[in-house]
Amino acid sequence: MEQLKTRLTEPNLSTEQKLLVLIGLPVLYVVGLTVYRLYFHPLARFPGPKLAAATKWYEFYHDIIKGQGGQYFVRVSEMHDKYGPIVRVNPDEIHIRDPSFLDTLYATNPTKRDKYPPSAEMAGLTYGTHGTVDHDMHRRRRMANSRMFSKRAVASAQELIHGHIKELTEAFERKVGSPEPVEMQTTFLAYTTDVIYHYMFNKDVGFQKDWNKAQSWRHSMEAVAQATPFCKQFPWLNGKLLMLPEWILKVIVAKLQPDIAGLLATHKLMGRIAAEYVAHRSTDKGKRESEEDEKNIKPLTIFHSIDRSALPNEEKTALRLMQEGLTVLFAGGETGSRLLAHTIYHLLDNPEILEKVRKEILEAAGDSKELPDVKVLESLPWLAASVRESLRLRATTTSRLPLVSKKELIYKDWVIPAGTPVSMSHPDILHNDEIYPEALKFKPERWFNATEQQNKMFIPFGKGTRMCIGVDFAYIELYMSLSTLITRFDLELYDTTWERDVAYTRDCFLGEASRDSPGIRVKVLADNKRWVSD
Ligand code: HEM
Repeated sequence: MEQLKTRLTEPNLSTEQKLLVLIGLPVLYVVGLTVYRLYFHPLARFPGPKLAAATKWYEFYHDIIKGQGGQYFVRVSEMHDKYGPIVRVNPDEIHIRDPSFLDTLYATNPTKRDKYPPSAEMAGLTYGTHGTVDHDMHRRRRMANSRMFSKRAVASAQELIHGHIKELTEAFERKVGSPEPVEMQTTFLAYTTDVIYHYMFNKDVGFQKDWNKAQSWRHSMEAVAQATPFCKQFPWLNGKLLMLPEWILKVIVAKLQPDIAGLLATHKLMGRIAAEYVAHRSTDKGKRESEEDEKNIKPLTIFHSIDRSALPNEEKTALRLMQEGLTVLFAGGETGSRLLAHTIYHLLDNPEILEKVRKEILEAAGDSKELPDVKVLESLPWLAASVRESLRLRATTTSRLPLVSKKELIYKDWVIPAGTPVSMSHPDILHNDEIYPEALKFKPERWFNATEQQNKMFIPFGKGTRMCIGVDFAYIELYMSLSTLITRFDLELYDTTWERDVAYTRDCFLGEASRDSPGIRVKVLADNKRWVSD
C-alpha cells in the first residue's frame, strides 16, 4: 500500500528527466506564447518588428539597459520611419504617429476611453484621477476635484502665489553679482511645490525656506524619473512597495536608494494628513472648517472639495484622499517648474525676444509699482506667444499615452480590435515639421499668424477626457513668476547648452535631459528692484 502511494504521488523520474521537465516546460511556454503572439494574436497582422511583437523584454532592453535608459521612444520613432504611421510597439499595444488620429483616440465625452491599466498603475496611485482606469469612475473623481480648478477658484490663488514669488525673488536676490549661479530646476521646483501644497492643503510646506529640504525633494523627483522606465515595465511594484509599513521602508529602501526614501516618506506624510482630516471630520473643528469652507470661492483643501462632492462615502476614505493629494502634488510641481526653467532658458538664449517681452510688461505696468494683473499679462502678445512656444517645444509629457476603447477603432484601412491599448506621443505632434515649420526652433512669432491646424494641434496639456485639469493654474503660476523674474533681474545663462541641459534625451514619462546635466543655470547680474513694495 505504502509503495503504491509513493508511486502515485512521486512519479519515478530520474534526475535528468526532472531537469528536462524543469527546463522544458518554461521553454515550451515561451515558444508557445511567441508563436501565438506572432501568428494568432489579434494584433498579429499589424506592422512592426517581430521582436517587439514577440516580447516586452525588447522594450525593457531599450528603456532600462540601453544607454542612459528611457530610449524606447527613439526606437518607436525608427519603427514609424520604417513601417509607417501605425506600428505594433509591443505584444499588446498599437502606436500611431499621425496627428489626424488625435481626435479619435483622445475623444471627449461622451466617447468612453479607459486608461491602459499598466500605464494607470505606474505611479502606484490608482485611487487618484490620473491613475484611474475606468472611464466613468475617472469622470466622477475628476468632477469631485473640479471645484479646486474652476477659473474663479484658481484666480483667487493670486495672493497666495504672490507670497511665494516673494520668496522666489529672495533666492535670486541672494545671488546678485555672485559668481555662483542659480540652479533653476531646484529653485523652481521648490516654488511650484510650495504653491501647490499651499493651495491644495492649506499648509506652507516651506521648501523655499529650506534649501536642503528643496534639494532633497528634487533628488526624490529625480529618483522617480530614473525609476519610471522600470515602473513602466513592472507597474505593480510601486503599489506593493507603498503597502509596506513605514519602518520597513525606512530600513530597506533608505539603504538601497536614499532618494526614493524621501519620496516614500512624502507618501506616508500625505497619508497622515489625509487620516487626520478624516478623523476630525465629525469633530467641532471639522464642522467649523466645513462651515468656513462653504463660504469660500475655493474649497479650503482638495479634501474638502472631494468631501462636498456627490461621490459615495467609500470614495472619501483616507487612502483615496491621500492618493488624490499625491496626484495633484506630483502633477503640478514638476511640470510647472520645468516649464518656467525652459521658458527662461529660451528667452535668455534669444535676447531680442526677451527685450520685446520685457518692454511689453513694463509698458503695461506704466507708473505702477505693481506687476500688472495676470489677465493683462496673458494679453501681452510677445509674452503669451513665448509661453506658448516654450510649452510646444518642451512637450512636457514625452511618454506614450495609451487608452483603451471598448469598441473597435478604425485607422485608415486598419481595424483595431476593441480592448487594444492604443497610444500616441505628444512630441510627434508638437515637434512635427509639417505642422510647425522648423519645429525645434524657438519662434514665438509663429503664433501671431497661427493656422487653425497649428492651434488645434497645440496639445502640451493633452486632449480629451484625461486632459490636464490644472491648465489655468499652470498659466497663472507661470505668468506671474516669469514676468516678475525677467523684469526685475538681469540674468545670463551659465554653462547651459541645449544638447546637454535642455533637450530631452530620455523618456521618463516627462522628458529628461542627459544624466550628466547639472541643470539649467543662470547668473544674476543685477537687481532692478522692480515690484518691491516694502
Ligand atoms: C506646464 C504645466 C503642465 C503641463 C504641461 C501639464 C500636462 C499634463 C498632461 C499632458 C496631462 C495628461 C497626462 C495623461 O494623460 O496621462 C496632465 C494631467 C493632469 N494634470 Fe497637468 N500639466 C501641467 C500643470 C499642472 C498643474 C499646475 C496641475 C495642478 C494644479 C496639474 C494637474 C494635473 C492633474 C490632476 C492631471 C490628471 C488629470 C486627470 O487624469 O483627470 N497639472 N497634465
